[in-house]
Amino acid sequence: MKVLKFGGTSVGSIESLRNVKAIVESIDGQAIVVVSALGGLTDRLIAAAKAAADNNLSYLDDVKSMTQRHIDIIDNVVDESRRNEVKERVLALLSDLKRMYDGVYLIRHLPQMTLDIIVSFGERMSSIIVAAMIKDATRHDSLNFVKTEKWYDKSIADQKLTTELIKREFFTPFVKAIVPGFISTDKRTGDITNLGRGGSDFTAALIAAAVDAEVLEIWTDVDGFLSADPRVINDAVLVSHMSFIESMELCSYGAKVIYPPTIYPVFHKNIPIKILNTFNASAPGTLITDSPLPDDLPIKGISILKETTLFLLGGNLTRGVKNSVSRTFNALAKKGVKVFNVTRSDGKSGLSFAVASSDADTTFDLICREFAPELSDGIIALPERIDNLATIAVVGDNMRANHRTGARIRSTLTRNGLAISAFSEGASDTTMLYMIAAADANSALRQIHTLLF
Ligand SMILES: Nc1ncnc2c1ncn2[C@@H]1O[C@H](COP(=O)(O)OP(=O)(O)O)[C@@H](O)[C@H]1O
Ligand SMILES: N[C@@H](CC(=O)OP(=O)(O)O)C(=O)O
Repeated sequence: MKVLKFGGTSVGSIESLRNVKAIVESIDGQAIVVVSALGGLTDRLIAAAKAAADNNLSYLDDVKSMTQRHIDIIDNVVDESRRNEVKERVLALLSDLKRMYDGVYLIRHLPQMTLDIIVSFGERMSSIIVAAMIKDATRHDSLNFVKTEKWYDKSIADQKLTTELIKREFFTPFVKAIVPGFISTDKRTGDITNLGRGGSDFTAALIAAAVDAEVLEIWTDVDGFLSADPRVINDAVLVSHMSFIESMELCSYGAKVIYPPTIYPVFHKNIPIKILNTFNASAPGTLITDSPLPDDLPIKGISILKETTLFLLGGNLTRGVKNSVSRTFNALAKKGVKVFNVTRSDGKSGLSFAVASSDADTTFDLICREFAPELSDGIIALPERIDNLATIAVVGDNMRANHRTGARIRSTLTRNGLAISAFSEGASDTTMLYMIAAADANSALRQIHTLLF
């Protein structure tokens, strides 16, 4: 059985929804179809919630235009015989949504729990429409079987429980099962939660792994995984095949093709992933599997993690403080801060590592708290941080065999006047990293892409 996921761009318009219908109805027999909210809707739901919390009545116009968009779509894609029933269900949800916004407006406060409910409306509505549009389809509500648990201040999937519940849900016969992506409920409280922005891919992967799908198909608006972000590189090339590890690295370092946690569950079950284009369904797309193919490209792609911060903790720490490395990383791990591009020396920079800029303030505070005694005794100085960096990742299996590539990349960047703040070559066999000023990131990406593709 196939599991298919259609992203927001695929369910965002009348034309794209007609393509979705044709693709799903052309499948012989059973399939599970995970859908995102209509393209751009999740951003809109969040922006309107923030406006309401800021005591701005513009959220009322947002609700009006969201309503109009859904009604237009229903009028054009749902068969007349079901149109009124579907409209009623979607309008009932939109009326609940408006009441939530009214509440936020009145109390001028937007708790996370309320925002989580608000963003869930996108997938709840789109899945109702898609289920009504497709022949022999039934809607299966992921709020009942995708469960999360608390991990520090985040909600993360409880994969074991979710797998059991998915197996139970899809044990009873169905033909085409339509599932809202992204949304979930807390396993303890039952409160609505979600799997994080872009999380519909993850919903689909959890289902694919639980039902032992033959393939996980991610349907989007490009012909497959490209050598770089096509919005920056207009001659990016299609990569017909890559490994799970390569795709994981590219996505973890910013390629917005698959939500990074998606790959683990299917990787462990060795279920292939295909990236396909809803607007060009006959194109072969990108196949992601375990092992390399003979005509694979040596380098699969280049991605950018914008907004990264480099920390330099100084040689006094590594030279003079016992267990400084484990204390640093334990302190960060306890708050779920992920680090990358780590180096350690007894020289001036001591321990250096990068984090996403959204974690930079937390990182600074945690380090200061962890080493408060040493800081107050003057044994070490405050951590140095370099903000406004971007991290460029160049990815391909067997990267170590490609050792000349790194030298060529660095010489291209420096020849063109771009300073590299930190880099890593050879530490990973899959990925080389270059940290440079965020303002130079797109230019660096273009230069590296021209060099390698
Ligand atoms: N290396 C890449 N290959 C293909 N697409 C990429 C890459 N990097 C970034 N993208 C962008 O990712 C977009 C698809 O992601 P997204 O907009 O989240 O789609 P969806 O709505 O299907 O979830 C593409 O339209 C493309 O602009
Ligand atoms: N709608 C959610 C979940 C999602 O996965 O969307 P998309 O498939 O359009 O990236 C979001 O915007 O984050």
